Amino acid sequence: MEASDVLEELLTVEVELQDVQDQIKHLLDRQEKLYERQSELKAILEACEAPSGSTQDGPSTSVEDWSGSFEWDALADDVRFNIFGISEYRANQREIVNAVMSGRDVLVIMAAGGGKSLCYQLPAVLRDGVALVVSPLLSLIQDQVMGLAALGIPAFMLTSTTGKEDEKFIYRALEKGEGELKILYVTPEKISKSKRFMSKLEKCHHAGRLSLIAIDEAHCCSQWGHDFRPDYKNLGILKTQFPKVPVVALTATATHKVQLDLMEMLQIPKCVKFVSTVNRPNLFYMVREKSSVAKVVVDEIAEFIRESYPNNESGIVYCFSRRECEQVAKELRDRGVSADYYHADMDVHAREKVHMRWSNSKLQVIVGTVAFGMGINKPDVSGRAGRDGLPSECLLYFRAADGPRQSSMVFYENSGLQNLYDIVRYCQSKRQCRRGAFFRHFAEALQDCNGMCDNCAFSNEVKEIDVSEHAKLVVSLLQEVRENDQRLTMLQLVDKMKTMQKELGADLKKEELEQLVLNLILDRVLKEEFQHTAYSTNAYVTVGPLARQVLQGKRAVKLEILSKQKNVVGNNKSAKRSLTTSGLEFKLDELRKELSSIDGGIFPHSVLSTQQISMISAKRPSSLEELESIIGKVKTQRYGSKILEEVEKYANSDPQDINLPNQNEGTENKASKRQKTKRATVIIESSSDDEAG
Ligand SMILES: Nc1ncnc2c1ncn2[C@@H]1O[C@H](COP(=O)(O)OP(=O)(O)OP(=O)(O)O)[C@@H](O)[C@H]1O
Ligand SMILES: [Mg+2]
Repeated sequence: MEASDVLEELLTVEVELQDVQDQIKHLLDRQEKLYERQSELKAILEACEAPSGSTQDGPSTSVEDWSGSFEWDALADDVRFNIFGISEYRANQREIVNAVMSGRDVLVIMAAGGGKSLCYQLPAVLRDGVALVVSPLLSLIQDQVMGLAALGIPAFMLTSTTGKEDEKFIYRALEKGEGELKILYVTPEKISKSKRFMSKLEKCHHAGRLSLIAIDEAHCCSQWGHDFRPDYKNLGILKTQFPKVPVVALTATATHKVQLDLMEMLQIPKCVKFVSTVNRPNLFYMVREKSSVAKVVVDEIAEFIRESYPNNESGIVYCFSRRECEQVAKELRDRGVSADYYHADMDVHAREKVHMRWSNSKLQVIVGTVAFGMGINKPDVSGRAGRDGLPSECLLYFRAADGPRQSSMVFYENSGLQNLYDIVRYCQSKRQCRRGAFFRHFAEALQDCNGMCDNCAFSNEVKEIDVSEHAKLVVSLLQEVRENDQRLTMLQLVDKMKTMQKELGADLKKEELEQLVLNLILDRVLKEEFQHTAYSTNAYVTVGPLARQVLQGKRAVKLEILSKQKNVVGNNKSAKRSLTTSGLEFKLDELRKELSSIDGGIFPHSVLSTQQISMISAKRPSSLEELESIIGKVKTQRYGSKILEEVEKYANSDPQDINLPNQNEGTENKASKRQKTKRATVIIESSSDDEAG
């Protein structure tokens, strides 16, 4: 054998070895994913076999029945209805209240707007003493405390904004049991940083007056969650210090891994776990392709808001960066939409002002970063849309070039890239049910979408084109770049491809090339690499573990291109409809705004919820007793006579006289229809280059 032959064979062997190693790595990754999925599926199976509220961990496997009767039933019903004004429990609420009342630690996983607050607020009112609630955000705490105050429940908060007088009152209440204090909200820093507070709490506990501890947004404990907060990590101390006080941890989003993690962090291994579905059937999900021209995007958003929400219905536009929030808010205003921005750079008062104007429906749209939303209770939208259970729309604007901007922000987080690539797949998909992606992510059994996403509501005509040759070109270009010790960002790569693809004779548009590169990253043919500079982190694209398969022609690469979108026959759930309100509902809406501004500027929805307005207008009560059977004692005492007056005035009026914002819809008997037609919206529009938060 000649040396040159040996060398040649050696090279081939090395290339093949590299290939095998890549495949092994791929298989190991796959194995790890399958293990993870296996454990998730086992957990689901367990949950399917045991009724909800079973003990999930620890030696005892006896199934407890939390829906039976308990000694506090009558009192609980009375407080729920007459103080909270809630006529029926939603799924799992009753069981959770019973478990907390029985003194158990409880973990509650319930979708946004599902009604987690009642699960600790009701036991807090029922049990003797003070309930401690830990919540991550000031705006959220303010919202909750105001809502409770409107119900006449003595709730206070101890945060950086609490004045000296209030602080004194709270400390006296904790230490000596003086004054009326039922629910105390604190931020997690109070627990981890304020020795003074902890010593007062200790005294409160010692006197037997600490009734329960609620940890809201509990996923913040876990590094695997999407919103880890370091101060939440220390909350385990609460269980160590007060082992007999029931802890109730609540969150809307927790994968199985996050659940296990937060049970460990909070030291509640034997908690009773209640998992409700992540499905929010009233939300309609859509993804739209985002133009590369910023002005066009804002034009589209403004048009969407004006057309779909002509009656000033509330909404949120989420943006990626703070600077962008300000820009988009301004540009929306220029286009006649009442909008303002909200982000973490603003001082507390400015933020509170915007939040209040929006909550009082004086402002239609908040343009915010993710700093806005979590848990804020504006029933018709907030946090995520449609908390009142009425139809709402969630629209996401996406273009492939957004990928690297996002990835350079999240790559250092646990599962950051994996989660990002999942959502990118969600955006890229032109045929798969959008809901299905949520069920898969949270390892939940699939449920019917009922045509409530764009891909289910419209039949997309998708053209599939073979771009294997383009893919080969991308891979060999990147190999060459790597051999020369250089790097390319996605945009640079796409620019180069634009000229190089001419030799293939098949011209892809810039957006299509971006989509191709992103797909190749998702499919591990390419991968992203990150490099820090003094000012930022840059994302580069380089060859990934499966690149060779593409080069060798073992892997065909296809690109899906949307050619036409049409309504599925017979399914027009998503068709444009406008708000319909019966005349009386409109009048009652006006009344609640008026009453709320008289009543110390509380929120209109704290006076009457939209659901209560619908019920009043359907039932037309004519006496205080009748009204009380709809909205409970407290609200009837406070506002009953005014409400009855309005109902009576309306009954005696000529329907023509009532001036509705939406003239052609302003007829009677729409109360029930309204349930189906009222919508609010959340729009997500991401791009730009500075950081979020
Ligand atoms: N049983 C019920 N019947 C009618 N309305 C309810 C019921 N329970 C709660 N609500 C209302 O639903 C809305 C959302 O409740 P809540 O703020 O507790 O949601 P959440 O589960 O904490 O959501 P998030 O995860 O966004 O914080 C509130 O307006 C609340 O008054
Ligand atoms: Mg909440």
